[in-house]
Amino acid sequence: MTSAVSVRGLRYAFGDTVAVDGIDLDVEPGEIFGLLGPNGAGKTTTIRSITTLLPVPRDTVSVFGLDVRRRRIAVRRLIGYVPQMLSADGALTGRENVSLFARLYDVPRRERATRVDEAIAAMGLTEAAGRVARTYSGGMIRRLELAQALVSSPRLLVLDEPTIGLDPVARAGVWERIAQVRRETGMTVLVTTHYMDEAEHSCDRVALMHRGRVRAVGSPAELIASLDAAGPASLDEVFKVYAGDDWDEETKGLRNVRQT
Ligand SMILES: Nc1ncnc2c1ncn2[C@@H]1O[C@H](COP(=O)(O)OP(=O)(O)OP(=O)(O)O)[C@@H](O)[C@H]1O
Repeated sequence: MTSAVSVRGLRYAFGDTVAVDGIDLDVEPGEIFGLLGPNGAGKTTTIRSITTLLPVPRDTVSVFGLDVRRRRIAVRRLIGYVPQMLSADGALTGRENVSLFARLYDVPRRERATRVDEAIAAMGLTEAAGRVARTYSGGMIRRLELAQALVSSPRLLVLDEPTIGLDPVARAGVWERIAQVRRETGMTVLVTTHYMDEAEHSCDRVALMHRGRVRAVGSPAELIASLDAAGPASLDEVFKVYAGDDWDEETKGLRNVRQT
């Protein structure tokens, strides 16, 4: 089966700063895959490479089998992307914001109204769709941005820190909607976050990034089991181990904690 995203030996530097230092990743079709790591780990740079926004060498990144360097436009057609910075226009209504994206993404005119309504409904914004976006809460704005990204019916939805700055109720609401869309459409979701608890509950598999490298990949349950902790552990503890001083860069293993 062709991977939804395949990354091989990706390295990316901004001048002397090596943001991504030779990573491999495979995201399977239909899964919610979390790219986790602290600030500066290289998550956004990885995401921007996958979404064709950074010039990466040929044969390092492909999306559904299409090389992102060679087939940039075709790859863009497969992707819905919600960047970290808020992007909804506060002076437009929710529906106008989503319609704008439908036109930008070239959704055929006769399908536009239906697709806009469906995307708005999928994000639970039908009642608020006629209000200008500046009256929305932070969680509603995030869901509006998701609706904007969904209106083109992407095969891969890429979300950079979708819950950052939201209160716990709004965060749960965003994850619920993401899970529902995946359930109903089988869409692949690639998401970055540094909230370990959210990833533990919402992602099928995660990659733990630290200083430009991927230190571990697996389901949250597998990674937690690999800790061999005496009591109940969490993904947060897994990350502290993999990103902490117990990591031995030479052996690519842990010094003090047994790995399975
Ligand atoms: N445009 C840029 N110019 C120079 N350095 C950059 C640029 N973008 C990122 N970097 C550097 O590359 C490294 C990785 O950054 P990146 O944004 O990919 O990390 P991140 O894991 O997404 O962090 P955050 O959670 O803060 O977004 C950091 O050291 C960052 O300062």
